[in-house]
Amino acid sequence: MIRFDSVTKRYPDGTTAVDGLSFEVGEGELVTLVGPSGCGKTTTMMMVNRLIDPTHGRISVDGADIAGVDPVQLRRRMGYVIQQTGLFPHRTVLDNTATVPVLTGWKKAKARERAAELLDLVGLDPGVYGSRYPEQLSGGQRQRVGVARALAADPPVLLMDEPFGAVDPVVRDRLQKEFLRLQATMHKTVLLVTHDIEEAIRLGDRIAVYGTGRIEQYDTPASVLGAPATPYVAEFVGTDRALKQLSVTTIDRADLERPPFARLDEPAAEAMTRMRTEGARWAVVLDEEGELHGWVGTEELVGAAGTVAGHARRMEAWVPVTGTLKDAFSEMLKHDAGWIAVLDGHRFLGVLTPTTLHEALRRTIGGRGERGVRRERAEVDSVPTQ
Ligand SMILES: Nc1ncnc2c1ncn2[C@@H]1O[C@H](COP(=O)(O)OP(=O)(O)OP(=O)(O)O)[C@@H](O)[C@H]1O
Repeated sequence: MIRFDSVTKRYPDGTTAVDGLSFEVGEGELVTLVGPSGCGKTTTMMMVNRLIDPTHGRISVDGADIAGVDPVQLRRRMGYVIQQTGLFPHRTVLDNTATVPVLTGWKKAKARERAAELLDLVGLDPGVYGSRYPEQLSGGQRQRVGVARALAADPPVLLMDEPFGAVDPVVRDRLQKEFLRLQATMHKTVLLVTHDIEEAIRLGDRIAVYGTGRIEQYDTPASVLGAPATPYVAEFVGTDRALKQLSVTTIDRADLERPPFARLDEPAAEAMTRMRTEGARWAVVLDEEGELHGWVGTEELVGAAGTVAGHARRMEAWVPVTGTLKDAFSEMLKHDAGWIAVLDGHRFLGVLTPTTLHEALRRTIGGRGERGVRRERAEVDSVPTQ
């Protein structure tokens, strides 16, 4: 979709901002460009919409060399979001958002209708915010308008330069989450510049880690963290890369343990005898469909009448199987639990324990550590608390 072939940019004063850059961004891919200040990220991005032209090399979009494309036409296919948002101060939020459709010849009413839809999409009620001016918005709201405006003409490409840079960490976290949710439905081809490795990891399908004027590593977040290509990249991603890895490693079904279980409709006395025979102090409670109902300890079942259903406790600590190891770990901490359940929809798949989490993490760091010996039963010494 976007391809750089040996691209060099030398400014008139002799500064080489990027030097022999070659990489490719696939259609629908979100690529983050990350690196320290002055390493050439913004220059790279501005060459894509021809705000800057390269000194040498070729950049193509959809196979066509952009040197031969009229910059105005080119920019209509590319939404552009910058940190300062670049909103027009004397235009309302609605008119700011409608800018590009109006420029491309849409009727004003239709463009405003589209703008209202987009404001809604980025979480701003057009009825409340549409008639305001940029200075009447918070920083986070302005950033949202910036994103809405960039999306207004539905361009296939989005160029984003520190789009969430000017807001506090809490707002940034929310904007990043919302943007990921949008991207999951939009599938735009996105180039996003950031100097924040956490943001690059969280948002990027792939990350380009810049040294000075060149890319040191171009790979998935998991590979950049798990196997940094150079000592520079290792230092840039930080000594806590193992922790960062948690947020990009998804749960592997093979890591799950199968703890003892009791059926919901099983007589309580029967379940207790069976659990005691197995040496279990607790069991997960499943219904006949294999869905998780909760958990029960042997103490609750001593002398208990009726079925297990009447004695099961709610399970608070669980994660979907689509979650990351970080999700699993933080749920475990939140509920002070020795293990957490992993569900596929409502279906119970197994549990993760600190031991299995640790094994999974070790395996992802530099490929060290083999999958641990599977145990039949979870080794746990505490259960989720309410
Ligand atoms: N117009 C210009 N003339 C001369 N040098 C420039 C010009 N614009 C940028 N540079 C230089 O080119 C290099 C790369 O700048 P660029 O803005 O691309 O870096 P960056 O990685 O985006 O930095 P930051 O994170 O600070 O925005 C820097 O050394 C910068 O000083």
